[in-house]
Amino acid sequence: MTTPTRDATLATDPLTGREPATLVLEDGTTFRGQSYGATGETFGEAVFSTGMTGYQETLTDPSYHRQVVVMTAPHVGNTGVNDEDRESRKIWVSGYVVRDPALRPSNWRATRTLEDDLVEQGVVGISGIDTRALTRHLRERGAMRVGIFSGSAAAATDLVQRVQDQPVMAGSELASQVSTSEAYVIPAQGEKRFTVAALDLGIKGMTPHLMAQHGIEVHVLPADSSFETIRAVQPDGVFFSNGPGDPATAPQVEVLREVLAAKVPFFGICFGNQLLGRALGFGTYKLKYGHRGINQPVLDRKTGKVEITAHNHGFAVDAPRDGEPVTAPADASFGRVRVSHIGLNDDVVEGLECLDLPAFSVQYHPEAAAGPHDAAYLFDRFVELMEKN
Ligand SMILES: NC(=O)CC[C@H](N)C(=O)O
Repeated sequence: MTTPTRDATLATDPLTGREPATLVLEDGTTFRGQSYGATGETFGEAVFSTGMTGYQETLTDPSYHRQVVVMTAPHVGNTGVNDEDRESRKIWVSGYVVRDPALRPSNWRATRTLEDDLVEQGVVGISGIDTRALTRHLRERGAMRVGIFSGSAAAATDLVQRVQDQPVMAGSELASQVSTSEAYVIPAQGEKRFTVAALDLGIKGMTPHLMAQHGIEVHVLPADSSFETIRAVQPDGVFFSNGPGDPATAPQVEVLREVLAAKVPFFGICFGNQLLGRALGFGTYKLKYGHRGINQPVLDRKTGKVEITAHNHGFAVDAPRDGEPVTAPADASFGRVRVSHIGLNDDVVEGLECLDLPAFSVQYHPEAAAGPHDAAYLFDRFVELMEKN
């Protein structure tokens, strides 16, 4: 196997004083750049994000747990970091790959630099590599395991082997590692209209915030909550969040079947969409390199409208894509279901709608953090579903 080496700069960068760092893919491909963020070593699944903005929201999205994110945007860190645009309490990516970090961020909201946070939270990154070449490689070969090595860690001679020794994403159960350990409540803003039990599989902060704006009191529950725990909240609706890992390993599918059987209105986002798919009896599969970015076109079959949406998923639901209703393969008593939303870049299932139960879900991110707000109507649909019930 050839092991091309690109951007070979083994010396400390004279302008920034950064030490050399090495990125090694599991197929042996190696990129050399400079240390960015914490120094040391890290591993994960290499994935690329095409968002030109929103790095803070990306880094703090718990769905990126165990993934090393490659940014195709060439400049990263230009607007620094603030405390408002975080989606959770910390950075979740296991590594960060950028072309050209901002030397001096400039934004009135910034309280510190992005690299300050990466260093403080021990997130190992690499800069100065051709992130577009790396992205093309991942598009051709598919997402794969990667390691980043800097400082004394870069001196080891068995780097490829150490990357190949890491666990793969397929088959990984990770939601329990990022979920809250204690339940908590986000109060409704203004008049309280509904109570929702939201299962935290890696929830982003903007999601309960938007629900609260719709008059919903949100009870955020740990990922291992039982149907009895959910029912104890006396919810008008149940929500399953986004989250990391392979949906095929998620034990929450059984809980969701109980929710569906009880006919409680249900809304799921991303991982929540994959779990609705599995609860209804469809399979899920790993995409070659996934969708990550904030400009993905999706068709809503209900209205015929195309919306531009934020995505972060590596798996997808395997259901009939023509939009024709089929009986839920898992259980005929769940009635008919159809693919309600479809990705226009590659025809991937982006939403499901039950026709005989009050349940629907989308594979993308209507909470729009970061991303366009085209899909905000889905929170209104959830409210309508609870109103009708
Ligand atoms: N953002 C998410 O919820 C991601 C779901 C799942 N872990 C995937 O990669 O497809």
